[in-house]
Formats: sequence, C-alpha cells, structure tokens
Amino acid sequence: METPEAGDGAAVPQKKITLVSSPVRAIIRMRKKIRSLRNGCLPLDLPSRRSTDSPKSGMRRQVSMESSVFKTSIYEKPNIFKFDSPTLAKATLSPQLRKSKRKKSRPVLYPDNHRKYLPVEQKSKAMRCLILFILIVGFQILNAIENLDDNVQKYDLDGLEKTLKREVFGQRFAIVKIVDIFNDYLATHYHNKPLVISMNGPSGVGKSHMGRILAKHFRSIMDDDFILQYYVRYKCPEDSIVTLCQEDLSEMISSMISRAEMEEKIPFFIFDEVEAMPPPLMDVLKGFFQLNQTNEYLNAVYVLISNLGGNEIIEFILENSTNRARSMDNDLRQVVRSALVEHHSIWNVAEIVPFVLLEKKHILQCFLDELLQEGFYPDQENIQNLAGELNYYTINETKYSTMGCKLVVGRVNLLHPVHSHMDSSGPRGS
Ligand SMILES: Nc1ncnc2c1ncn2[C@@H]1O[C@H](COP(=O)(O)OP(=O)(O)OP(=O)(O)O)[C@@H](O)[C@H]1O
Repeated sequence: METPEAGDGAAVPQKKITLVSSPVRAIIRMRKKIRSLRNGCLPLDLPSRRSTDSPKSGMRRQVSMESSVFKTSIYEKPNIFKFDSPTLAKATLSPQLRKSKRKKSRPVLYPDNHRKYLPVEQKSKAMRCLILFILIVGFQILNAIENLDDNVQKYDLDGLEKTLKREVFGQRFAIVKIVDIFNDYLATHYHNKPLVISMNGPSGVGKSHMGRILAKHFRSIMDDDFILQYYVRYKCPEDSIVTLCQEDLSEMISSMISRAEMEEKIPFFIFDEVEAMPPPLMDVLKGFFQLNQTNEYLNAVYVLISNLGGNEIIEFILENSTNRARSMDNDLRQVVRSALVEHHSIWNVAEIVPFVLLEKKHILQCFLDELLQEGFYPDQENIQNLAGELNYYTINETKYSTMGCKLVVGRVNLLHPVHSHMDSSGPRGS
C-alpha cells in the first residue's frame, strides 16, 4: 500500500489513496468496533486533536493505524487489543515534526506558464569586447617582440659571438658585454641616443683585433658603405692640420649617416688609436654623440679603441688576481671610466668595455693560431719555447703577458726559412 509520505505534496497520489482506502477504512472501523465491544474497551477518541489536525494528516494517521491493525491481526494475535493513548507532548509535537519533514521534502511547484529551470546566463557584450581588446593587445605585443627579434636577427649577433669566442682569446667578459650592448641597441631602428662603445686595455690584448672582426662582420651583413674604420695615426698624422682633419671627419660621418638613413641602416664608425686623437678632433666626435640632434644622428654606432686606461687595468688585475667574481667586472669599468673622463669628457656617454691582461695559456693559443695560419706544424714543444721567450707578470703562479699577443706575429715570422738563414739561432719551423 502506498503511504501518504511517498506522494507528499503531489495532488494525484493523494486522490488515489482516498479512493482506494475508503472501503477498507469502513471495514476496519467495523472490525475495531466489534473487537472493542468484545473486549469491553472503547477506542480512544480525540476530537480536539482531530479538529486541529489537517484532513491530510488525519488521513495519514488513520492509514498508519489501519496498517498496524492489519499487521497485528494477521501476524500477532494479542489477547487484549489496546490503542496507544498518545501523551499530550506527543500529540502537540508530532504535527509540528511532520510539518517540518514535509517542508523539507516539498518540491517547488512552478506555474505552468514559467520555465522549471534557471534562465541561461546571457554573456555580457562588454565582457566580449574586453576579451577581444586583450587579444588584440596581446597580439600586438607578440608582433612587436617578433619585429625586435627580426631586427636583431639580420645582424647575426649569434654568429658574431661565436666568431669572437673562437678568435679572441682570454676576453670572455668583453665579448659578452659587447654582444649584449649590440643586442639591446640593434633591436630597433629608432633610438634616443647614438651607441658609443669604448674598448680599453693594455697593449696587445686584442682590442684592434676585435675591432677588425667587428668591421668584417658588419661589412658582410651591410653594405661596405656603412662601415668606417678610422685609424687616427693614418688619417690624421701628427704633422697634419687639425682643422682639415676636423672637416674631413665631420663630412665623412655626416654623409655616411645620411646615406644610411635613406636605406634604414645603422652606420658603424670604428676609431682605432684614439689615444693619438688630437682634442679638437675629439670635440668633433663629441658633437655627434649629443642627444639633441635630428633622428638620423641618433641611429649610429661609434666604437672607440684605445690603450688609455690600460695602466689602471694592469694595476687592478694584478691586485685582484685571485678574485674572479663577476662584480669585479663592474668595479674595473668604474676604475677605467674615471681614468678616461680625466682625459676627455667624450667618455661620459660611452659604454666602457675593459680588455684584461692575457695569461700565458692565451699566449700559447695565439702562437698555435699564428703558426697554423702561417702553415707551420703546431709542435707543442716549439710553442712552449716561443711563449717562454716573452715577458710576464707573475702573481700567485699565474703568468700575465706584459705585451699580450702583440709580439706573436713577429716571432712566428722569424720562423720562415729566409729569417732562419739570416738568424740560425732562432726557433725553426717545419
Ligand atoms: N686576445 C687575443 N686573441 C687573439 N689574438 C690576439 C689577442 N690579442 C692580440 N692578439 C693578436 O695580437 C695582434 C696584436 O693585437 P692587437 O692589435 O689587437 O692589440 P691591441 O690590444 O690593439 O694593442 P694596442 O693597443 O697596442 O694596439 C693581433 O693582430 C692578434 O693577432
């Protein structure tokens, strides 16, 4: 039999129960009366409770009673049948409990003309616009980064770095610094200042050597027209008229910058032997390094090579030979800058790249390289002998060459048969 709880709140099942149970109820009522008459007990009537109860709860109580009567009559056979007389507390509490129970399980009834599910959330148009805007901005950022990469890629700075690491010995910090500077500057064609790099160091440590590699590299990428190598002692010797040198230099730089601007290129000016540059010529350069110029003058790279500051570098390295911390590089740069600024204010705007003393192991590399270039057999003993003939500063068993690799070319040249004949005591090549 279906209990009222099962269909609680639903109208249809209630109706069914009422129809099915009315004859049964009549039978049960009759049987109850007969029994009570037989036993002499009257069923407890609670008119007051019935009147307060809702018809539904009354019906439910009756059905439960009927089922218990059925059970009792079929399975148990009590001698005396008695209804439980409900206590007052039970009588007052039970309807409340039932009500709360019913409340919990009561389903929500929607009117027929309404949907029985939550309305689908409408996506706001503003949100869509915001997402679109974010996508556009993100795309533009990616595009800009890609453009920067494209700019740098055309200068093949990775290739340049590899070449420098292969051909310039013992100058790791200088190589990394120079490539970093180029990477930053060459990423875009529009600048707010020209790039000025100053390569300083003692004699024979590879400054001019690096300058030549840079010139060769950028010539291979750009037109020869946009690379100027200016050797001060050659272009403006001591006995020349400085004003003419000034005009000449100014004209060379200006015309190259104008041509480069038309082709959207960045011109490179490499000045070697700057220590020999007369101050009026330096003033001309200083004029080009200014920030308050038209745009094309801001798109240019100047490399100044000199042995100015070389003595300060030697001193610094010999004093700090055991300290190889990266911070030493910054300290050394500061030392060199203060020495250079005393010489001319042109170095105030320059990126300083110090070249350090070469150790004996680098001198051995220079000899090996030079012997191979000149077609000699690279005999290790011979190389050791050649390197042993040079002078070194010795600090804590580390030997620093006093003249770098400057004398290497000359020594290897002596190995050629012509020289061997002339000087039979010198080292012999194969
Ligand atoms: N670090 C180095 N690695 C490879 N070769 C080097 C290095 N330093 C010097 N050399 C060799 O020695 C020669 C002379 O060096 P370089 O002209 O570069 O010296 P420098 O530092 O410019 O000295 P200076 O200030 O006296 O001109 C170079 O042609 C090169 O063959």
